[in-house]
Amino acid sequence: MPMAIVVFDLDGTLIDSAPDIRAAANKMLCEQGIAGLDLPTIISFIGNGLPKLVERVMQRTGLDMSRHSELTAVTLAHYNAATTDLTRPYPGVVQALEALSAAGHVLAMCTNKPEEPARSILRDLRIERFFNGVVGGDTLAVKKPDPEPLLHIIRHLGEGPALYVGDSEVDAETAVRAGVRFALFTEGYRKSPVEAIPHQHQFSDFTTLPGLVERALREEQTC
Ligand SMILES: O=C(O)COP(=O)(O)O
Ligand SMILES: [Mg+2]
Repeated sequence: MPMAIVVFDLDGTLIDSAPDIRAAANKMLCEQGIAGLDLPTIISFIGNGLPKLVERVMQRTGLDMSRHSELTAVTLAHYNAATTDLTRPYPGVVQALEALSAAGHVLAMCTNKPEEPARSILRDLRIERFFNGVVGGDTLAVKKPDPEPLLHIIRHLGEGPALYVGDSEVDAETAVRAGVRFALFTEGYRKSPVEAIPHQHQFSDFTTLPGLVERALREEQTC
């Protein structure tokens, strides 16, 4: 069986990070004298990176958009100060990463979260050792759904069939535009029904991911 390059999204895929993202956004709002937003609203704003999330929060709460850069920096500072107070890996994630690594697959990350908090979360949750590369939303000049961050990390890791594992419409579009096969984790922060999101594979339980990767590799060989 050949080895695969398995690239993971972060928010809503490996980790349930929305509660800490919400806490950071709500601290910023509180400082502006504005009531905080609820978790479903914040989840609906996740996917296109932190600057976009702050833009959506500001639009929803009527803040002056000329302050976007300032309030993005404020929110990021709050977030960097507490990235894993409430954030945990989804059940089975650590075991799946262990099994995939042990099988010889090369693992990496392509997230729209800024690179610094993405790396500190991997360290705090003690899963950094599994990742051979991390591309964040601010690593390159472009972010997902532009295909370049995903193609960049795959090029960096060398040859081999590649699979992108993510939870969102943005991830699916990125994979389509990059020409990379996509496995959709259905329990993250997607906004549309599973059928409306282009994917080659889907799963709801991380304990099934190592088997899914083996099947995906076999399919790739026969096509
Ligand atoms: O930061 C975001 O908006 C989304 O992050 P993700 O790409 O890891 O899902
Ligand atoms: Mg995601």
